[in-house]
Amino acid sequence: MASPLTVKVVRVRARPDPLPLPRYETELAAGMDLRADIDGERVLGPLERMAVPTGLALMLPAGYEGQVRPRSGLALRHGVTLLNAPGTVDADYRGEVQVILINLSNEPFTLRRGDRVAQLVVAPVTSVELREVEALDATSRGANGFGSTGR
Ligand SMILES: O=c1ccn([C@H]2C[C@H](O)[C@@H](COP(=O)(O)OP(=O)(O)OP(=O)(O)O)O2)c(=O)[nH]1
Repeated sequence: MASPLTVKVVRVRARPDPLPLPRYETELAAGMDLRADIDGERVLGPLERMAVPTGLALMLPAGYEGQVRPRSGLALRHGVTLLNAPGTVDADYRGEVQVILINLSNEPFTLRRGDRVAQLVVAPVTSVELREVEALDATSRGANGFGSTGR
């Protein structure tokens, strides 16, 4: 396997009890879990949303993005997911990575310090340049979409 890409990371606030850095939990895992860097605990009521701090800022290499994705277990067990999934972390972003959690269940959900709330997948980005033209090449689909093939 190719050697992993190095991504610099800083902790944005000093803590007496720092959380472990995200890591791949299995050999071929695509995502590293992000933890809630909150004090104590916080209850998210039904349909309540919150930007959960991770305590981390990243320096992704040019040509890559960070995708902040939901964790399936949290979604299935508690109805808690990400409102903006997948969140996009730009390579030039130097602020704290945050996780926009929403509780879609009808029960309150208690979030505790260090809980794994999302996963970060680092992926290559294709950069394009838009060129305005008069017309586009024809295709058999044309402008049909939104379920057109099922009709
Ligand atoms: O789930 C997310 C999504 C984004 N971000 C950070 C990194 C990203 O680079 C920045 C901006 O995100 P985005 O482009 O999605 O937000 P926007 O609302 O379009 O804001 P901006 O105008 O700053 O681009 O916020 C996160 O920490 N978590």
